[in-house]
Amino acid sequence: MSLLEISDLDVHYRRRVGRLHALRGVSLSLSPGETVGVIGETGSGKSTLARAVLGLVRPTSGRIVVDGSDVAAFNQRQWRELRRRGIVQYVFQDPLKSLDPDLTIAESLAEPLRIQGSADIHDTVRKILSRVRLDGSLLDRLPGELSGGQRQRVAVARALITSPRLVLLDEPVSALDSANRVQVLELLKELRDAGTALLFISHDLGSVAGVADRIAVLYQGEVVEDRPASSVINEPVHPYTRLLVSSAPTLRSAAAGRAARGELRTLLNLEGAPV
Ligand SMILES: Nc1ncnc2c1ncn2[C@@H]1O[C@H](COP(=O)(O)OP(=O)(O)OP(=O)(O)O)[C@@H](O)[C@H]1O
Repeated sequence: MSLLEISDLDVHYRRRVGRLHALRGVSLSLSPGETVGVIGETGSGKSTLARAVLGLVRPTSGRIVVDGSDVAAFNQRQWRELRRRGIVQYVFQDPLKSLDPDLTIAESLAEPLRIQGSADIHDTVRKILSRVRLDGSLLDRLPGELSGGQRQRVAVARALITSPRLVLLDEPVSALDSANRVQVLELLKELRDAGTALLFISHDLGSVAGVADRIAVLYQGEVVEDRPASSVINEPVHPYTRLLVSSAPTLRSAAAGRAARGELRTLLNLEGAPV
């Protein structure tokens, strides 16, 4: 059975004038222990998808089944209960949004354990800290007293501390410098190898490519490809995916030349837009 099954999901946002159709008929599934990357350009609906799975945006239609429960129409109480069970955890791009600025790192890490009523909080906090390779001396500090890379590792530690079966990552390395990015990506690979299912959302194909088993490509609110990562990278089908692959310098095996990129940009109406 799938751990996450998204079927025919539509999300509209109400605007001052009219509505915006942010997701159109999105279907995506994730098996236990699987890592699925979702990539797409800015505005393609990536964060909307993450927010819908976390119950922060209400879908217009469609189903989101998490571990057997259809959560699309859950009320606040049902969401609180699902979070308390710790099946799904999340890490956002900005760790300051996942961490309470007024709680020390020790308090932030202990909080989910306390909600679950676990024993051995002190021991579990110490263990998780060493798993994300952070020093115990950071425990008494506030998030604002850590570097960006340290903060993101604390956010990953907090997401993992209840041993969730699914972790949703929305641009987890985008705000990090390259050294910290590599370290956090290594950490995500370790999680994947330890059997945690990851939904890894990013605009950067290069970051996702080394971690994901499968890659889904979102383009203007629709999933235009959903295949094994190696096949998306080596045989991209949709013009947007071909443009992404040809623009990622470390994925040159399937790269198109400059002329082909020009053609793809014209096809996608992206003249002048950075990719
Ligand atoms: N609260 C909102 N109200 C109205 N429109 C919104 C809202 N949130 C997002 N949108 C719009 O929905 C579309 C999808 O936004 P979303 O944030 O999901 O894209 P994204 O792929 O995550 O982009 P980025 O990579 O820039 O974060 C965009 O056109 C955006 O302007």
